[in-house]
Amino acid sequence: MGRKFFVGGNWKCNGTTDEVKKIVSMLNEAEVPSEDDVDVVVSPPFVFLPIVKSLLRPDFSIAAQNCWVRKGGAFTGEVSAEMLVNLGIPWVILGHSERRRLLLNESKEFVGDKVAYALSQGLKVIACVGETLEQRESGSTMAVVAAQTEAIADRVLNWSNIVLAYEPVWAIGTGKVATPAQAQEVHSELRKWLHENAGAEVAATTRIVYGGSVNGANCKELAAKPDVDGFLVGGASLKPEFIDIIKSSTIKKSSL
Ligand SMILES: O=C(CO)COP(=O)(O)O
Repeated sequence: MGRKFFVGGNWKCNGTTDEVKKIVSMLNEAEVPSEDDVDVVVSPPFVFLPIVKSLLRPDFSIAAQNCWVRKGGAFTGEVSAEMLVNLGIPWVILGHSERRRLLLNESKEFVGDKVAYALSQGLKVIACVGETLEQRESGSTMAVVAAQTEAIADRVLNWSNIVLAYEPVWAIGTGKVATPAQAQEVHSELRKWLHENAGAEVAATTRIVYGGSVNGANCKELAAKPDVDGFLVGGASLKPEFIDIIKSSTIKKSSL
């Protein structure tokens, strides 16, 4: 059986209540392929999770953008995995490069701990990996993404609730998308890494999605690549073209 296409919309730190309602209406009115063929998961900021949950169509799902590394308690400003479960939020994005680097210096070990804890609480995880431009130019792309993936693999045995998101840092929010060949190369290397380090079954079934300046115009060519199992979309997930990105899942079906 093929891997089900996955399209995540990471809204990052954007939106007002009115804007969020408008995006949800746009999503609710859209005609998209059936949930048997594509998982659609939108990720609003924490404060909008309840309203999005109450308004969003039932065939789309919701992710938080982060959660605390362990059980909640005296950690001002954090939100725990237990709280997300309590709210009925099934997914969480962990290890996004904006948190690894720009904001909080989250280390790969810390991200690995978060992934393991969130899974243990019953959440599904979109785990992000990716290299900086400097790392790509020095030829260490694979070493970097393998080390980030290893920090997860060291702590997790069951990969069935993980989607791996390859997001090259240089492509995020820059308009500089990886070419389909560049994305395919890293995805296929990651799958090989999973094969060698987590087993054939994990490699064959784990979805590896691409993120970084995906839009309505470039999604089809990327989706056509055999190891690109979907997308994690930032800026374009706030716009109507997100629907076109969801529809790019049909390319996969026709190429099966
Ligand atoms: O970071 C991303 C998704 O998590 C990608 O962001 P952009 O699509 O805005 O480049």
